[in-house]
Amino acid sequence: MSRRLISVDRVGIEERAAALGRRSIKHEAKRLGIALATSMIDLTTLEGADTPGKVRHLAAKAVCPDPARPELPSCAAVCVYPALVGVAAEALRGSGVAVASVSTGFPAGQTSLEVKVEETREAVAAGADEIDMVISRDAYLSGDDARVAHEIERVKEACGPAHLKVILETAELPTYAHVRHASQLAIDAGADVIKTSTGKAATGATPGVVLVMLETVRDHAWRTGQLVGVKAAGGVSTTKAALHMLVLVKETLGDEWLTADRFRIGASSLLNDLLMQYAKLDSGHYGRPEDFSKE
Ligand SMILES: O=C[C@H](O)COP(=O)(O)O
Repeated sequence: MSRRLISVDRVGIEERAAALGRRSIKHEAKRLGIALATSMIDLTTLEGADTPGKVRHLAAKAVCPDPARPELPSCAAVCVYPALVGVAAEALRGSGVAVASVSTGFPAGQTSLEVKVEETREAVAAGADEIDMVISRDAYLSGDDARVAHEIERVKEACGPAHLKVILETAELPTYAHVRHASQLAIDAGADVIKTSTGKAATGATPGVVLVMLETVRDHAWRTGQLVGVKAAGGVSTTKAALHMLVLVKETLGDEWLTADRFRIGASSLLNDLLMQYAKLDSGHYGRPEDFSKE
């Protein structure tokens, strides 16, 4: 099947994305940036060793990231495997923090469509407010866009009221032109949010990939008026990297995109660094890492 790709200037994208990361953000702007990034986190645990206890601990942390600093907002969501959705939903009930479940045979997506649909239905029935599905990279890489789109449409139906994030796993896409094309394919098939990565591949939310996805969402909004969110996930583990993401969003889509409804950061280990950097703004020195409980 032939596919028309819009070319993307790799050097131009990477230079612009890197330049936007060189801004120095200090004092009050840093304090605000850290609070904003905290509010956008999908606090994530996706390990075979995850237990109900770990998920409850994570949920408590997402609701109140640092009891010593109550001015810091809650995270946007807790993201878990489907089997732990019920535990997360119970722990987060009434908190305003959403429950996100990965689905569709995460992270590889190598199960049948019927299993993907059923897994999604079960996660929503157990209390998931948001579903993070992976695209079938085998279909995408063999040029079968129709199958990729059909799967997204079926999973979207199975979501019912839950929001659908579509993970492109950009590390497995050959070029930025494919990232742009797959982003548009996901949007056209019904994604509420397009997401970079599973966190399980060699690379995750690189600044270049995030910039290409933000530009796709921006151009789609200009063309159609439809607002689609972006989730940068995978490898975002430092305050510097998170603030870089926020600058990319601000410069590409404007201040109105700087909300958890439109931009998320999926991360398993970012929150502790944000809390340490936030504390340092008051004390002038870093706290001991052991003072910040592990996520
Ligand atoms: O969806 C979120 C990712 O799985 C988190 O990736 P990370 O462990 O690199 O932060």
